[in-house]
Amino acid sequence: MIANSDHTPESGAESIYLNSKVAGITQMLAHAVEQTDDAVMITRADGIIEYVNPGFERITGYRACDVIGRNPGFLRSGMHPPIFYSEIWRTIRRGESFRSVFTNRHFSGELYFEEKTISPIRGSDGTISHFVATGKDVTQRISVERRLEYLANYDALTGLPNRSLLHDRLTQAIQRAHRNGKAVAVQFVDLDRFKLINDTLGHNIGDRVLIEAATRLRHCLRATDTVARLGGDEFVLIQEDVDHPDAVEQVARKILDTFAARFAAGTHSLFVSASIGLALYPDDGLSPDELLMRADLAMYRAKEGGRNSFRFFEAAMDANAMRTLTLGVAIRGALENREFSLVYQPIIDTRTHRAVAVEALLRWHSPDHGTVPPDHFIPLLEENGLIVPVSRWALREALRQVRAMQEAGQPELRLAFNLSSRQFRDVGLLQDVTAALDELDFTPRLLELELTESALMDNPEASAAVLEALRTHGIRMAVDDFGTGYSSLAYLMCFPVRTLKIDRSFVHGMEHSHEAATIVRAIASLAGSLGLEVIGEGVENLAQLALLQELGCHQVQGFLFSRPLPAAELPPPFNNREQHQRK
Ligand SMILES: Nc1nc2c(ncn2[C@@H]2O[C@@H]3COP(=O)(O)O[C@H]4[C@@H](O)[C@H](n5cnc6c(=O)[nH]c(N)nc65)O[C@@H]4COP(=O)(O)O[C@H]3[C@H]2O)c(=O)[nH]1
Repeated sequence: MIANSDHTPESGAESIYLNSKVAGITQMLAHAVEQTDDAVMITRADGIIEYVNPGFERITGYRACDVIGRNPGFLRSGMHPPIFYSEIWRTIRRGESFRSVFTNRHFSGELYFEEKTISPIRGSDGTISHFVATGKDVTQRISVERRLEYLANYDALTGLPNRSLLHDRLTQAIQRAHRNGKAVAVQFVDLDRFKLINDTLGHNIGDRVLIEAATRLRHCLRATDTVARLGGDEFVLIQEDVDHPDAVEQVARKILDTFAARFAAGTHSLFVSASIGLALYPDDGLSPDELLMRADLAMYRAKEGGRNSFRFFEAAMDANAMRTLTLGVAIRGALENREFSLVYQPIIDTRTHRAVAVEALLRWHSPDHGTVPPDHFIPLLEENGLIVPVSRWALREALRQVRAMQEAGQPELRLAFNLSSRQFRDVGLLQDVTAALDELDFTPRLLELELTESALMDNPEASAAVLEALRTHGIRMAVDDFGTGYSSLAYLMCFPVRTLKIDRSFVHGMEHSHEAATIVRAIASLAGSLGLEVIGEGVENLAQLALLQELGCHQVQGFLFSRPLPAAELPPPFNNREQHQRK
């Protein structure tokens, strides 16, 4: 403590003692200021620099002799608005300290961040005579903070805003639209078959495609609009100031067009299309979550509709999604609760009038939702992965029941069993199937696994390998719904397939459409020359049956002969066409 000499009269010796003590403390303070790592700058009340310490020289790059007598304005970076500096002056002239992180310019020209406190110094008369500024270089800390902030808001791969920033931007866009009475469009963009690119060409190529996609999307919008990446191959565009849905449609078309050009990724040149779902504020939703969910739903419908297209959200999509959601929950316990069962539909050879096979078809009887059609619940099982255990159960059940039919007098009866694409990709498939055949003592050549064209074509090389492994075990393979996918017959020759099932849309179309009949004829004759068997699906009347026979298709299946029925209800011995037609 420095003693106050004004109030306490001291003796001469005491005064000398005190003076030398004060001198010592002053010297110590001077050393402290000189040696501290922090920058210290003392200015006069008018801002002119009177003193800077070595810490200041180190942090700013300026030498003391170059700055003393100057205004500290040379440190200004231009990054703070003028109001920032007027606020400093207002505060310190009031006699208070001002604290902030300053973005300053180093002597070298580079920017640095300084955490600085500026405090007034009062003279003995109480008026402000000087200001002292003490500061720390916090450039490293601020850079890390800024990087973290960037990462929290931007996608590291594409540099686009991420989900969290998208949410903020959409909230702001909605507020602005609410004020000015305009609409905001949310475009949910998902790349088609991106997973295939990643899986077959690797993540490096996948990443390049995403970066290129991000660049193309950015060019489809005005600079003020937002393009964000939600993750994976999902992007969202926010289009503001929308007067009419036409303007949204225009952007959606622009996106599809911009994706029409090939993507160059390393040595690969790829076609990548996109599916887009559109939702508008305020018509389709009032909150960001609602709009995103609905645009996402619309995007799914665009994908289902054949990809490379866009769809606007419609209210009916919500109802469907709601049902899918509740079904998705209900189906989780369905296997344990024994809610699945199998029905069988005979496949008849029109030349012998005998059933050569039965196709097993899965049924779900939900206590809450009634009987749910397979077209609705199979995709749910695929999505949640339950298709594998459910199918494992179904295959055993079907083998057991068909084995019983064989023993009851039809020893050569085949079982046709549907495989979903997810199961087809399951590494345990071969092991599962062969184990089930062994367990139930079922002749492998009497099992025919049915796969859709698209499941085969999703990954042709892997498909060929799996099919070959199944074939070496004697198991037959059939291509289901043939004609609806994009494979050519010639391509199918690469696969060890025994049977083609002509999709029922052709069988139904044949009667009235010359084109459908021509396609069926071509399939039947080409299949014949390749040694494949052909089955006509969905035969409902005698005219269709007659046409199929005329076109050379001799195996048929359809309501004309029998609807799919539980094993116990199949007409014994269902080996005679007349019998079925009487039913
Ligand atoms: N309009 C009409 N339809 C006929 C006629 N004859 C048969 N159908 C129906 O056509 C579908 C034939 O099965 P799919 O093409 O393999 O198509 C099946 C198959 O892809 C899938 N599915 C059914 N069971 C299973 C299964 O156990 N596993 C897998 N992965 N998929 C299954 O669900 C699809 C639909 O099955 P379902 O609803 O049982 O529908 C069956 C059958 O009931 C007819 O004359 N007219």
